[in-house]
Amino acid sequence: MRFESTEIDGLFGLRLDWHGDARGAFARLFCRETFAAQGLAGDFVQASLSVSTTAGTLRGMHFQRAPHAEAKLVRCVRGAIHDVIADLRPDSPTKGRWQAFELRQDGDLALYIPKGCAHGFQTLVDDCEVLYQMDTAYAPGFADGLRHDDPALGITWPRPVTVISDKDRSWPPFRPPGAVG
Ligand SMILES: Cc1cn([C@H]2C[C@H](O)[C@@H](COP(=O)(O)OP(=O)(O)O[C@H]3O[C@H](C)C(=O)[C@H](O)[C@H]3O)O2)c(=O)[nH]c1=O
Repeated sequence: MRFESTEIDGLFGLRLDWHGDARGAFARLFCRETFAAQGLAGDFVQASLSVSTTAGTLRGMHFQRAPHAEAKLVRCVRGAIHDVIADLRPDSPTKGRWQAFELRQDGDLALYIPKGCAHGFQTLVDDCEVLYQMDTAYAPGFADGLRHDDPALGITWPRPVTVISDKDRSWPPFRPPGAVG
């Protein structure tokens, strides 16, 4: 596996090295030594799966507030998603910026998302599954989010939203760190 920088500080693409043979292929998704060489602890304590049945489904934008902010390793293990990360960190050189990636089961890209960023995705096909590994346990009392179409971020999505939770439809307007008024 190889890390590659992105437009967001501390957000890395992780290119998997697939070893193919007559049966199919094999790739390592995590290695403590490789992560340490990149300066990342990778002390994952939970792993989760989300399954979305309909193309156009949108989940996000989510994050956990401090002190339960989480870093995540995200991989699309079935189907294909338009994955978006937004930098909410007040002290980040890329605060307020977002970047999108296409993650596909038949692709080699996973993402390491640092603490302090919001994450969301829209499915590009039916029947998608996403694998998450988090370095901080789920803390529902600290779960927070912002709307996928919040004008403060101006995130663009590839297609109309078909399915979205009431929770994700109802996040309050995003107030950038240090916003006045
Ligand atoms: C996140 C989470 C949820 N849940 C329960 C709570 C709900 O009863 C149910 C669905 O939760 P939620 O609607 O928050 O699921 P998603 O909208 O897929 O949330 C995820 O999607 C975005 C894109 C992310 O980046 C986060 O990993 C995560 O917030 O699972 C748990 O039991 N443990 C968990 O860690």
